[in-house]
Amino acid sequence: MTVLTGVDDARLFDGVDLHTLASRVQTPLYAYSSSVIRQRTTALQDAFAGLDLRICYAVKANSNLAILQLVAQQGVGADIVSVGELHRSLRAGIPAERIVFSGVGKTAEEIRAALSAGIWRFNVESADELLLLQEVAREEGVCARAAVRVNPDVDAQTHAKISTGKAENKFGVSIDEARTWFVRASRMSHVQLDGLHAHIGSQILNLEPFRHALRRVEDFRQELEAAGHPIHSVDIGGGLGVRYRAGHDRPIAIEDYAALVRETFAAFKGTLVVEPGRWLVAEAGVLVTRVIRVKPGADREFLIVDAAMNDLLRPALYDAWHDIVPLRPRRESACYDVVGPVCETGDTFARGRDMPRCEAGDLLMIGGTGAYGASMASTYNSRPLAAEVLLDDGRYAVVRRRQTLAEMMLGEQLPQDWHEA
Ligand SMILES: Cc1ncc(COP(=O)(O)O)c(C=O)c1O
Ligand SMILES: N[C@@H](CCCC[NH3+])C(=O)O
Repeated sequence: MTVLTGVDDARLFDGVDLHTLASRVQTPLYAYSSSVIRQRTTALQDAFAGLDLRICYAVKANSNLAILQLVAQQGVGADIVSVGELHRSLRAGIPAERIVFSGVGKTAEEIRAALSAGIWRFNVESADELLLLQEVAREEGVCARAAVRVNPDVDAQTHAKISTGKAENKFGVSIDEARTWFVRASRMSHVQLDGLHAHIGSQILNLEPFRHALRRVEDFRQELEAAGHPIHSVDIGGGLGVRYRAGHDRPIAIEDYAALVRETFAAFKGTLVVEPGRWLVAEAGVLVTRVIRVKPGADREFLIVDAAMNDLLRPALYDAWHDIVPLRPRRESACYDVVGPVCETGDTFARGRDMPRCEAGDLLMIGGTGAYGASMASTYNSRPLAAEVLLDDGRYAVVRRRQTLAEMMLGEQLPQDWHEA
């Protein structure tokens, strides 16, 4: 099956002319295609048809309320990692009973908020958190449903900074430790520990790490059931990679991933959960930016654009590749370092990139930026957050207007009341 991607047509994106859009909404701006997100969600649902499967979208990938509403309309739930994501999800209409809560640093306040909202389950990542969950649930007079996040000690073969399933990573607990929890939890009055969870990393382009990790989880599940601990849900996390570089990256076909899951969990009768983030939204987004000027350097030319690392951090943080396509490409080509205006050498979207020659005022789109783009943005260098626009078959709606300077400084104040401490 062909999945839609964002960068196949340099001008029309979900039927919207990006030139027209950029003349109406100030650049830099993020544009998201509703059609791509809907199509990806349906593709995932189709691939798993017939299974008892819940899709819990990883809110961190793109937490704009409009994106959350869009996935909610397709019956998708949420994987959250903070009370902020809980509030966003509920506000966008994701029912609490479709929300799972992951993360190594949940506080008592966050657990309380999630319990009172009535979320479906907690993916617990340490023994200390398990005890805290029992304590807070007891105070609240409710029973918390929980899964243990196991760390299967598998190399996801992805960037070291986004690998989460090796023993040295902070996430989850070893299977040996998890085994002891089931004995302990059977004596807990306010926690029902009946699930397993694993998430081994992100932007995974090879099925083998999934094969190993899922096998370990399923073997463990069978062992637990044999020992008298029923397991009602197995959450296999997210991590499916996408195509950032046309003609280069080869993402796992969704059908192959689904076939692996079916085969591995053929004996499991409970609910499976997946937590895709990037796969649903990355290729549904582009960052539209305007060339400010072309600057000759000692041994290269710099294409200075109006987006920067504060808008899109991935290249600076992970040396990530994103395709960069001029909206009206010229015939001659050139080689550029594509950089933003921020005062850091790391504020570089591409180094030595061969692309059509550009001039000041040209518009470019940076592809694959629907995930971990706006959601990781900051106001570094006092640059207001970029606008976000949702597209749908020739129409557009601004779903986050560009931050004003006043909004950027909101909450700050000059010292008036000094307190002794
Ligand atoms: C627990 C958990 N689930 C799901 C995801 C989503 O990952 P991805 O965007 O790679 O699908 C993440 C982020 O890596 C995560 O930490
Ligand atoms: N933020 C990362 C991925 C980490 C996913 C969250 N665990 C990225 O931009 O690729």
